[in-house]
Amino acid sequence: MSKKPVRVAVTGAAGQIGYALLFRIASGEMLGKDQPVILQLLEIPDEKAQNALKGVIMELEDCAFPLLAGIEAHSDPMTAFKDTDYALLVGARPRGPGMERADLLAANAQIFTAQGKALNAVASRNVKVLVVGNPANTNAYIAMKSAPDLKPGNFTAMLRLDHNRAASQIAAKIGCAVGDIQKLAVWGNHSPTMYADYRFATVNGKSVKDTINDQVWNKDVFLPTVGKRGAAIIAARGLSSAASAANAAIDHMRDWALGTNGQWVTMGIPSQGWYGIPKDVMFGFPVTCENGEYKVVEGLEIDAFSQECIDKTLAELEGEKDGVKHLL
Ligand SMILES: NC(=O)c1ccc[n+]([C@@H]2O[C@H](COP(=O)([O-])OP(=O)(O)OC[C@H]3O[C@@H](n4cnc5c(N)ncnc54)[C@H](O)[C@@H]3O)[C@@H](O)[C@H]2O)c1
Ligand SMILES: O=C(O)C[C@H](O)C(=O)O
Repeated sequence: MSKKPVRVAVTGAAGQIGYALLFRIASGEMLGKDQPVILQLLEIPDEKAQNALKGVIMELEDCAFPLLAGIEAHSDPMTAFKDTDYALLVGARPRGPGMERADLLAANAQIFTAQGKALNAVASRNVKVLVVGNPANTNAYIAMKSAPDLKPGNFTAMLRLDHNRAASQIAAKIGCAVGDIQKLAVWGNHSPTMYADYRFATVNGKSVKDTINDQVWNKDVFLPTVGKRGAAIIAARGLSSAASAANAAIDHMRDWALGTNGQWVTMGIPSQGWYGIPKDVMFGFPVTCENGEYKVVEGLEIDAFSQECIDKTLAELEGEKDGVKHLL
């Protein structure tokens, strides 16, 4: 018997990430090739954006995806999030050349108070929320705090693009396939302060750290390359990453919903005090997922260099949190 459709809300649906995301969700790449979906698409109440959304919907229809059980266009989060099981909050302003993601806080924060409140009012009580819009960690924190009747742990921020970027850089350095790398972690904020940590990673069962054996490369090449990759893409394309961001969103939601078979992935989640990170800080941690739940990989040793990196990214997040206190 075929499964009952689930409701997937996507905001910023006519934007560049939306365009790289919706067709993959509708084809079953996010929730499985046997899971029908109803797309609930939100765009701003502006004629141009709503027209663009209509065009995207026409294209979705023209794909004749067997798993696409319905498509709705919305301009109000209160209707877009009705009964939604999954919410991908993409809609927000992207940064341009010369900006840091934190510069977007003033422009984007209010979107996430309104959307958190709407999720609180009308979404499924088990809704799984992924915030992609930047600055993703703090926006996810704002949405979580604006939705007091939902489980805080169901609000997450996207660190998966950083995780995938780190895996790709390591694979290129070692000369192995990305799929051979396991047990990678990215701690903290989706910003240049993030700490991509390969001390526990393995390549075909061997230690990545021992194989690379180059702390100078780690500190002076690897970490800045991963941390500043978003800016490098903006400089090259004139636009921020879209297909790779959409791909990371698919990876994040798929792994959360369907499980990781014991493999580590990185998710931005509200801390429960793990590794000394204060409660509720939306922080990147290594997790495994099973039965629709994530579980932090605990008990990892944090050496002095790692602690310094973790403290730096935590301080940045605490600063962003302070900057939005008035909204909560
Ligand atoms: N976390 C990550 O790893 C990551 C990666 C890439 C991009 N991003 C961020 O994702 C966001 C979207 O990027 P993009 O390239 O798709 O931008 P874009 O400008 O192409 O599209 C954004 C869309 O969101 C819509 N929008 C704006 N406010 C909205 C609201 N309140 N409700 C619904 N829709 C709204 C806009 O009309 C637009 O169509 C940006 O903030 C960008 O910085 C995050
Ligand atoms: O860097 C940006 O502003 C976009 C995105 O967060 C990215 O990492 O590519």
